[in-house]
Amino acid sequence: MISIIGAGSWGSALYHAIKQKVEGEIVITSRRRRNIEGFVDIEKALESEYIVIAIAAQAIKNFLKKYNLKDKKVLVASKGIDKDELKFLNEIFEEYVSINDLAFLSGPSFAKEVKENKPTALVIASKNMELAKKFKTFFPKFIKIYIDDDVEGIEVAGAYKNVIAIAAGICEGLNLGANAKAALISRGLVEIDRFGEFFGAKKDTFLDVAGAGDLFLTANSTMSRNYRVGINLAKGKVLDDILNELGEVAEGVYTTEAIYKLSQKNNIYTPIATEVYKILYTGKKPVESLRDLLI
Ligand SMILES: NC(=O)C1=CN([C@@H]2O[C@H](COP(=O)(O)OP(=O)(O)OC[C@H]3O[C@@H](n4cnc5c(N)ncnc54)[C@H](OP(=O)(O)O)[C@@H]3O)[C@@H](O)[C@H]2O)C=CC1
Ligand SMILES: O=C(CO)COP(=O)(O)O
Repeated sequence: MISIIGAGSWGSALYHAIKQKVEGEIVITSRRRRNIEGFVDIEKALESEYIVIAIAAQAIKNFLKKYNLKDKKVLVASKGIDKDELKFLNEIFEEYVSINDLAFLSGPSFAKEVKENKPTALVIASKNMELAKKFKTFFPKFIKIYIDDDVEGIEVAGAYKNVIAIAAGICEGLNLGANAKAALISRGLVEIDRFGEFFGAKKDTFLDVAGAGDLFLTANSTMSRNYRVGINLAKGKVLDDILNELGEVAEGVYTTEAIYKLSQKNNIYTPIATEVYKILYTGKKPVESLRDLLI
């Protein structure tokens, strides 16, 4: 049995994908009961040897405190950095699960397109190559899986691109043009690389699907929730209203705070994340931030 934990957009898309490939029982669970195929309660889900985590990043620490995943093989599909602990998700998981039992899924993948079986490329990173290869077997043909050992790089890439997507959405919402957006996205990639290097990530990771790939996807499409947050901020909407209307998680909002604090603490130059932080948390006007970044 394989269990997906988190029955939101991404968890249900992963259920849809894995169900097509794996013959045994696949189940899905969530905090709130949902009337969907394969839904079971959390206790039943925790009977599986293989667990896929697709819940909001900020909820993961409390989830791990409450439920015992020790001795499970865990694939983490969430993207974010814990804003209170200032820890990457691999660091949080390593406190509860053996490093050899952990793998991380990332890459350009809108849930909607995965649910339509559209071609998608993803990366599974783990310090245990055998485990990464095992998780790779769960995925159907339309999802091409690359195996990697750069867990730190995958974590930074998946989390940081959401922050740059908010900035790119602001650029779009302010109608600053395609030139400006290309500048933001490419300088965003440089910023992600600089931040990642500090935490031991490999440069190559940021040039590949989980880095540039996910950044180009998310920072240039209204299918992205983070990009839409940016568009709405540019229109002058209040953050709480934007998030309520969205009804789904926009991880970049919380990851921005984590990156801002980590870069202050470690003296890392992160100009785009810093401006997004000022817009989200100090009330700086988006138009002033974009002017400070672009001119
Ligand atoms: N959607 C996408 O295209 C992709 C999303 N991701 C990542 O996957 C993760 C989940 O995103 P997604 O499914 O899209 O978001 P949704 O908003 O659709 O779902 C959020 C999920 O997190 C759970 N959750 C939220 N808060 C808590 C909490 N306090 N305690 C326990 N569970 C909680 C929700 O549970 P409940 O349903 O019970 O409320 C739900 O299962 C995010 O990190 C996102 O970045 C990664 C790749 C693609
Ligand atoms: O991570 C994603 C695509 O790879 C989803 O992006 P959003 O959370 O911005 O919708």
